[in-house]
Amino acid sequence: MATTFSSLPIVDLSILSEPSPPSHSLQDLSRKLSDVFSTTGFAYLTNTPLGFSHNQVFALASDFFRLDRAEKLSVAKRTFVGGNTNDYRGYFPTQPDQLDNLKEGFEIGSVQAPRQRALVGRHQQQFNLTEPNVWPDEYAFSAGKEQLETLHQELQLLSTTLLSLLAVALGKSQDYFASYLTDSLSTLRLLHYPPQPATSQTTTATGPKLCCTPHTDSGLLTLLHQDPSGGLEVLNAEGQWVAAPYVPGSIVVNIGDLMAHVSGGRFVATMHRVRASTGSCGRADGMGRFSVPFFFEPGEECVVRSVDGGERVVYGEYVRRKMDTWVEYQDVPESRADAGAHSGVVLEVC
Ligand SMILES: O=C(O)CCC(=O)C(=O)O
Ligand SMILES: [Fe+2]
Repeated sequence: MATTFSSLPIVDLSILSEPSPPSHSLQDLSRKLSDVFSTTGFAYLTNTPLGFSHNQVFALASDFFRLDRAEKLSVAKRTFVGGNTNDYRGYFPTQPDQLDNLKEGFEIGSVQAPRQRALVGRHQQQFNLTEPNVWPDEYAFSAGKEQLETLHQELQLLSTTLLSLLAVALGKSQDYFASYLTDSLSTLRLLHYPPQPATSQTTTATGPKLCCTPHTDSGLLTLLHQDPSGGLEVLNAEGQWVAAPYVPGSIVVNIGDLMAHVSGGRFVATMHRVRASTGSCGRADGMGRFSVPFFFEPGEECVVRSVDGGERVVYGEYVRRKMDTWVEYQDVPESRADAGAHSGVVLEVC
């Protein structure tokens, strides 16, 4: 569990932009990351070696979510539009009955879809984790496609560097986790939380109104771009929700369940949630809130094991087990197959 904290630490990554960073500086960074991941499990990263500014990232999100509903539904997951063929990549619409998880999203994997492996049994009928990305009509979204793929690549590279620093912190060689990333299934997700009406209550009997319910992330690391709207909160050891507002120029990083396992429990996957923005809170353009998490994940066939040894877990099986509990990925009954976006499927996407 995370320790007691009242704000998130900041980790400066400027050293990573130097052509040949001195090894003692990399060791310092490795120790710093290890410290924050074993206490808060969450941090702000500043001076990241990314080619995209925040404005550019959120322009991509805005361009996507402003597309016509029909255009977005043309790339919706099959759960939502029965005639589509994509299950794992693509768009998911807001679910009006999911009041604490009111969000729409669009997900892509790496530019080159990982090699497909033969699917067996029940999964053959279900979802293919290595399916290629789907894109709205090229004309409507051509520049966006290229830029999102580049952003995915850059975030994969940065996450890989962080992972090698963590390997060293765990007493392993810096390339210890290299094999994990063969055919990596990392996902870049654009998220849009529409504004809630000004009249809607900011708190309920059970706490504040949320647009993303408390959860831990399931992969290795998450790198999150959040816009200045605020709302992200992180749970400390005393059970207090600590606000993690936007720090200009930063991205947020956090440990996922898998990395907590791999680290033998040294690093913590910390619970987090997002408060809903109501009325004039949220983006100045009235769109509510955008965020862009990048979920850094191993390949489907990667055998994941704690650095202390113990149980071996095949990543693809781990993900499928998780997905079996996400209603978004349950079998679509015949009667609902053509019902489209208002099928009433309960969506659990955090
Ligand atoms: O929107 C955010 O700030 C957080 C989103 C998140 O935690 C997630 O998608 O796992
Ligand atoms: Fe999350």
